[in-house]
Amino acid sequence: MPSAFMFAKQLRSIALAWLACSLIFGILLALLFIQHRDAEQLHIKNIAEKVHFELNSQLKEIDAFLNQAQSLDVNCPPETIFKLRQQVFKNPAMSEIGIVNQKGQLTCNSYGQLNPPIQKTAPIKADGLRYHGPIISEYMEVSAFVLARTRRDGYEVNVLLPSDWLRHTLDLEQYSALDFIALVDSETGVPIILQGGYSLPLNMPLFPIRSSLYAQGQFDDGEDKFLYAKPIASLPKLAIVASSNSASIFAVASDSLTVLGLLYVFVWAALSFLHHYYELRQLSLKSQLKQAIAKQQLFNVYQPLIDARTQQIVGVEVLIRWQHPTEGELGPAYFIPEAERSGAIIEISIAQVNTAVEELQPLLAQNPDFKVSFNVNGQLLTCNDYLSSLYRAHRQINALTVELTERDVLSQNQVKQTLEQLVHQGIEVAVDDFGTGYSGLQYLQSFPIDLLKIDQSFVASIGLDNLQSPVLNAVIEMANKLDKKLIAEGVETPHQAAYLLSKGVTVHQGWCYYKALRIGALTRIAQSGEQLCTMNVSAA
Ligand SMILES: Nc1nc2c(ncn2[C@@H]2O[C@@H]3COP(=O)(O)O[C@H]4[C@@H](O)[C@H](n5cnc6c(=O)[nH]c(N)nc65)O[C@@H]4COP(=O)(O)O[C@H]3[C@H]2O)c(=O)[nH]1
Repeated sequence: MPSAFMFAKQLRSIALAWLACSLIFGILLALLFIQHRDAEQLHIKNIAEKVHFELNSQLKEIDAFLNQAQSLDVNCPPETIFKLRQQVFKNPAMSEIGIVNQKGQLTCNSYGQLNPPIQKTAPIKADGLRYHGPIISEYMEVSAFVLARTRRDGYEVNVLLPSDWLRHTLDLEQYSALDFIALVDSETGVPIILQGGYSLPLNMPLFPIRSSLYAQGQFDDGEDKFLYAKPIASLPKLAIVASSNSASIFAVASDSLTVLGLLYVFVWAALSFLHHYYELRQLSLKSQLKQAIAKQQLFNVYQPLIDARTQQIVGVEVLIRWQHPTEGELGPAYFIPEAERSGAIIEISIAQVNTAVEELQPLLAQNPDFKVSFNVNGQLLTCNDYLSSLYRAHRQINALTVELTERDVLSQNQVKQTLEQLVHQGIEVAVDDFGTGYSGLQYLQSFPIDLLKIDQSFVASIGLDNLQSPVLNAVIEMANKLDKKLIAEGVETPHQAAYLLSKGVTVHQGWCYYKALRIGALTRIAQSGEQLCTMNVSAA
């Protein structure tokens, strides 16, 4: 094979392996990013849920007190002041508790009765917990939020929550890895407590937030972000909003990316090594085969062809074996493909023909019509040296046959001419493994073919109910119509032998009779006339 062609072939297989490798890793990478994106989004959601849980439990406690405050004496007797103080003492979130009358006057708080009262806005006539703020508490002089409920009698009881306490409790600073996390007004989106740079999705109105929601896309700071928002269950007027930008997904994945990159290099190196190893193995088989030829480790075996009517050996198919120095006896499947690829098949086949002539001499002398069949292919039929060896052999072997498959028959135009020459010289042409090719059958009429060897698979179908069984009868019928001789290959049972004989196929080859034999065994058997495949023709 020319080296430029070999190089191009290698390059193509390397490119294909690289493409396959890249495709697999591309898919893995995409999966990794999807997994990281989902993990990152879950992470943001979990943080927001945690903050929500902490704030909600505090607010629930305050709301429980405000609900109980329905029964407080609003005239601010000492018992009321005591209860308010007790509550402030118990709950550090509450810095002050106040009672506002229907006119909006703060008349009483946890510090005592206010005289004169301080004017505030009149209580809203609405159910439920509400908040407003931040305000500056007149007593504490600190920024605070007001949580309030209006009682059935129109009085409002409220609690002051210092902004610092809220900030400290929520401790949003610990989530500085997020783009931002904020406690916001659910209606307006105005942040009340914020950690990070607050930004909102473009073209995606979020507010008012009524239930938990996700948003993804471009934000007003120009970044691509993911956002999760959830209103506080006990005070839906407030919501927790958390967000991270997509760059963090890459940051999270960088470790895995390194691992994946290393894996890619490793797999690629392994593929290259395997490729290299395969090439080396091919090379070594090639050089081993060269040595085998030089050291004459290749030898012929002969599988008898039997006339099933007389049980006589009427000829042989010549097959090849390799007596490998370490592997033992090897069949043709192990080395014939490589011999064909490297061109060594020509040298091997010429030696095979010469050896067969020499070894079969005694049998040919006893029976000049003894058939001898060689396997050939398109390559051999275009080689003059091989053809010359066949013509030389034909001087000793009257009934010489070449077997080639349908594929080889049709491989090159030149083959047809060569076959015509062979037939002209009196050499018989057989189609091997007949029936397994996919070409049409017209070539049987246009090519000089004398003999069809029915493939083993059809013989094996005898007596079985499978797709190939009807084909056998069709093949036999067609061969008779076209006036072609038939040999059945792979006859393994007396039943198959009897059936074939009943269909008029008289020449058999197969393990029911003999396996391929070394020359010594063949000569012995040919003389003793052993019968192995005992038939009962009526069984057919
Ligand atoms: N299961 C089963 N198998 C049976 C039976 N009877 C015969 N066989 C096997 O079937 C194959 C028949 O040879 P093929 O069809 O020409 O097929 C041959 C032929 O295409 C190729 N080959 C063998 N020797 C040579 C050679 O010297 N030169 C070339 N070019 N090819 C060869 O290798 C193929 C395989 O040869 P082998 O391994 O020797 O295998 C042989 C033979 O051992 C049977 O009853 N049952």
